Amino acid sequence: MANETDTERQLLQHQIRLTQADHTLKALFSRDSDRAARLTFEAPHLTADFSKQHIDSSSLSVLLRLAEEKNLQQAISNLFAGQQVNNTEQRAALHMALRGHIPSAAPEVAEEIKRTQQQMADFVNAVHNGAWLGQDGGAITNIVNIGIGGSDLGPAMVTAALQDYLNPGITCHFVSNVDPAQIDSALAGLTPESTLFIIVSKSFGTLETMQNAERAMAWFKAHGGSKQHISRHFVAVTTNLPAAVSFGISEDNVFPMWDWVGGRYSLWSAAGIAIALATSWQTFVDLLAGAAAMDQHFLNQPLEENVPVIAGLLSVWYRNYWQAESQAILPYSQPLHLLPSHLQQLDMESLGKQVTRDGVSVQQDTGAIIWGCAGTNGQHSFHQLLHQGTSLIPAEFIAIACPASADRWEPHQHLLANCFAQSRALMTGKSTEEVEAEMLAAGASTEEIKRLAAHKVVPGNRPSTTLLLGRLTPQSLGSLLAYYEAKVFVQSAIWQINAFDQWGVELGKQLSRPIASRLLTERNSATRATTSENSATLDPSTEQLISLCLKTQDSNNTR
Ligand SMILES: O=P(O)(O)OC[C@H]1O[C@](O)(CO)[C@@H](O)[C@@H]1O
Repeated sequence: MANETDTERQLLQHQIRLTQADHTLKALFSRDSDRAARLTFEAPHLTADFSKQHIDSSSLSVLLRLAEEKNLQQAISNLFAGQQVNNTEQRAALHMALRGHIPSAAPEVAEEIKRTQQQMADFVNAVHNGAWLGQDGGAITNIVNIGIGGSDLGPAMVTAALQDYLNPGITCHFVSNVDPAQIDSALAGLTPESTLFIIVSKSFGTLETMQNAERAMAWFKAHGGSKQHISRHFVAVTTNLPAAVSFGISEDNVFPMWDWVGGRYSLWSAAGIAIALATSWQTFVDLLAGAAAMDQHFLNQPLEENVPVIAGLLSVWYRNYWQAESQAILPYSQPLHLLPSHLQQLDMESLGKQVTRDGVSVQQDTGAIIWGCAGTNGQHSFHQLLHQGTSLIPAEFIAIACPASADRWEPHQHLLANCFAQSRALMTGKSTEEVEAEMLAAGASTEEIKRLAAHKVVPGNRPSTTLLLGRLTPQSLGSLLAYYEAKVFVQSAIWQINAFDQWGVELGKQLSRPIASRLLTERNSATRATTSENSATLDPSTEQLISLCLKTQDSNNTR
């Protein structure tokens, strides 16, 4: 690292020390009987066990010194005070205001939030109690949420996670992909009279969402939905009221969003209305309350006991000092199976940056690749690489202590056992001696031991955090999600990057336009030849792909 500070140099040396034989995770545990308790911290609704991480008694203090050098505490205060932390777009990031923390720099948002939440509550209650009915006077039974990125991932993930809180009269579908296969299969079996579409788009200009909204509207009309009843079946969530109205949504059916809520932080706003419709208004309120409790912890807890701060610093520790390129998120909870996808956007769109807030090249690596899936499924696929692959991949396990109901107790114990066994296996591994002794005891021949022992050795000493929630409730889920938002912010503050913009996604959108226009306009070989002559801007590979697709479509009669 160029121009490193004393603290950064110390961290480099410290890392070298921790890679030595007497500093393995097993060795650290054997020397410190109090390690598990000492490195376990409480936050609202969750307990974080960092004891299986590559840290010793001095690591946290050096990491906290780094936090001090990078003014982390000040960055947190600025965020909560409502300062323009999103400097490239000249905006504050006020998603915490939606859960009750009104920033001193923007007291006016309190009133807007109150008004919008009242509008949301009235609407959700009306749909649930039958005051809002479909065109034939029957109840709304199906909700189709059309949105992408933050206008889909968060609401879809929370709705799946709160499966024990669902309103039995309503089924919620989420449509995001511009591939019509998704919306067509969501609409199969639905009827316009009982279906409500929510078009969620902060910009109301996102290609995928606009395409799907138009397809939904066409489906509605083609299947007996009447024009004068569109207002009972289409609502929107957006900052762009004129665009929603010109699409055909009644002004009264538009829920506001604001520039100060980033897409990936928007499930707490009206963008999350599908969550409340799928469950209840109270459930949504409880989700906000859980997040608010974590916000207070993040804002007020001293850094050395602050769970998202420690977690964020550990992510920096692995990314910059252990060269870990990725981090696995492993929820041992089927309802949380969409959490890794939500966190991919939250973390990678926020931290995938190559310049600092001032536009200068960063001096160290930034965001890691986030991936994972619900346990125990991952154990039967990619955990092999976690255990015996050649990369160091810090893992974050999420366990829920209590099953949703007593009749799930026995399988739930197996779920927990597998979760705890995985973090233990990653840490302890299995040495050559242990493998040989085990094989011998099982009656293996010397030749067999010689042939197989090396394959069975598991190196161990691989780090993980375990987050333990008492129950999966709206409150604990809210707290967990706010923990991840805060953890991302901590990393952005250390790397001095902007966690709230996403300029990198624009190029792909820009480049797809001329390609789409070619694919849409070259309807026959004759026009194709003419347009191709004017297509000097495309590279030969793209050119070839376009022409191969069009030819294949011609020969398959799919144009
Ligand atoms: O809500 P919108 O404006 O349709 O944007 C959807 C998503 O697109 C992105 O801008 C990225 O393309 C995300 O940040 C956002 O969540």
